[in-house]
Amino acid sequence: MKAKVRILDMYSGRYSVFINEKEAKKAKLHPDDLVKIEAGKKTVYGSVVVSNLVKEGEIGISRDILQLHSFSEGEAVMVTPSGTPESVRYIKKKMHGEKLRKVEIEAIIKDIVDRKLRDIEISSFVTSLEINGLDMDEIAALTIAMAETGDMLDIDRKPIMDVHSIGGVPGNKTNILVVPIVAAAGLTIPKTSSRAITSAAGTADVVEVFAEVSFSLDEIKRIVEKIGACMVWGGALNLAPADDITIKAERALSIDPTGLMLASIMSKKYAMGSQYVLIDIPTGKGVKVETVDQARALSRDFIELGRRLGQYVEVAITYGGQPIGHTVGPALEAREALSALMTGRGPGSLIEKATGLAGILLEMGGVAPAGMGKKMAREILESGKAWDKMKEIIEEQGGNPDIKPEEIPVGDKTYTFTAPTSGYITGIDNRAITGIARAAGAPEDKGAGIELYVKVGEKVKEGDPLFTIRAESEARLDQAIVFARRTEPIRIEGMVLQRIGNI
Ligand SMILES: O=P(O)(O)OC[C@H]1O[C@H](OP(=O)(O)O)[C@H](O)[C@@H]1O
Ligand SMILES: Nc1ccnc(=O)[nH]1
Repeated sequence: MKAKVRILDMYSGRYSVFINEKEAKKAKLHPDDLVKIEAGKKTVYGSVVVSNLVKEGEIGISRDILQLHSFSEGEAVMVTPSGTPESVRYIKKKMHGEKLRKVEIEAIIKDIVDRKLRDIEISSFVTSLEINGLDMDEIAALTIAMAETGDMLDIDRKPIMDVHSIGGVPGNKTNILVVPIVAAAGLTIPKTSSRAITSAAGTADVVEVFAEVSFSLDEIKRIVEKIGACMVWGGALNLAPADDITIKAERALSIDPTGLMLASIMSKKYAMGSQYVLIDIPTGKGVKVETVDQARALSRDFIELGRRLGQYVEVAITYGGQPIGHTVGPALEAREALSALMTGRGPGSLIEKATGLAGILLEMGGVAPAGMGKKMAREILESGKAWDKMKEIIEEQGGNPDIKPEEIPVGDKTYTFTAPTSGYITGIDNRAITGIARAAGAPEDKGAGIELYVKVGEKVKEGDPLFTIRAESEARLDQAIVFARRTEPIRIEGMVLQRIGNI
């Protein structure tokens, strides 16, 4: 059918195409059917919404479509039903545990990016990867397909460094310190991050508290060529565009299938032209990788994938057995990261991890002699040079470089849990901490999260505060309190853990 475009002032989180009820009946179109919209050389796919918000002879399109495609009000288009894409068959193949060929993986990714596959099929793909996995040939094909369906950045500076965590550990604001330390040493580091996947705050969610994170590739090129660094959200760019779409399905299920995680991270690094990449694998109970053996196996996969992409990759296996630092949630983490950069001091876990990772990058980039990177990273942090660089990043990304960390607004609805007995902290449950912070509204409510007053090994007295939940609404606070009561986020025991009798 022929129709005129009406732009509807709404975002639906998908490509929605509104069709008048009578017209839908005539054309035999039903809600959620896939349709093709064509205008000259332009072709876009979307899902039908039957609605009398639009008149006969019109199709309404949501603003989501306009982010990547240009349509104008009143533009004449042709709308036709579109059948099930061939790639659905390949998704089923993976469901049955078969290996996918390169062309099949390319077809799936192209259809994800072209919106021919809808949320329902994409979540089946993600689930099939969680269950049946991918081998290295499939991962390499997936990575390249994800990168090549988007734009590539070409920065006129060498060498290009990068750092990326596989995530999973609560409170991981580490890379917000690592990037300015490395850039302050004169290296180039165009850092892209995703939003939260399984955690309560991804690095992009945290940086967004004090600076913009959505930029075009041209803007990023300008920023990085000027100051040597950026900290932006990968999903805002047309950079590995399938990544942000699959992440949506992962986030809903709180899963991050290993093969897809490798491709998600490395496709962004490949598209940014990174040559020296450091991957952080937090390892411990309740995170994505629980044992050092598993972390070693995953490290080999990252290094091999990097080799196939022409990148030099090193991996740091880091301690992920409890949260990093004392805060979880976007605004609280922003405060902690900025204050550590500003003063050169902060929680031991955060400073230790950040200077350790930055030190490896300084050595990889050839600006620190072998074995001296961490010391140099610490000096850069303590001398205030990292903070100066951070201020440049904030300024270039449209934030206020004179920001005072303690003035960043945080949720004012609070509840503090106290120690029910005296003893030692023998465990902090990562999953419970993330669950509480998410129940409190993180990452969407920036001020929601947790302030932790204790870490594993510390001694507490009955009645000492253990952690405070912060939320932006009473309803969310109540949900978080209920969640916290159902779990055991912090375990306290005496020094004798168990007595085994001799019987
Ligand atoms: O912890 P979850 O939410 O699973 O993983 C997502 C986080 O991990 C990565 O961290 P970074 O950007 O290297 O700091 C991503 O970019 C994102 O911030
Ligand atoms: N799956 C992912 C994990 C961490 N970071 C990413 O960008 N992607």
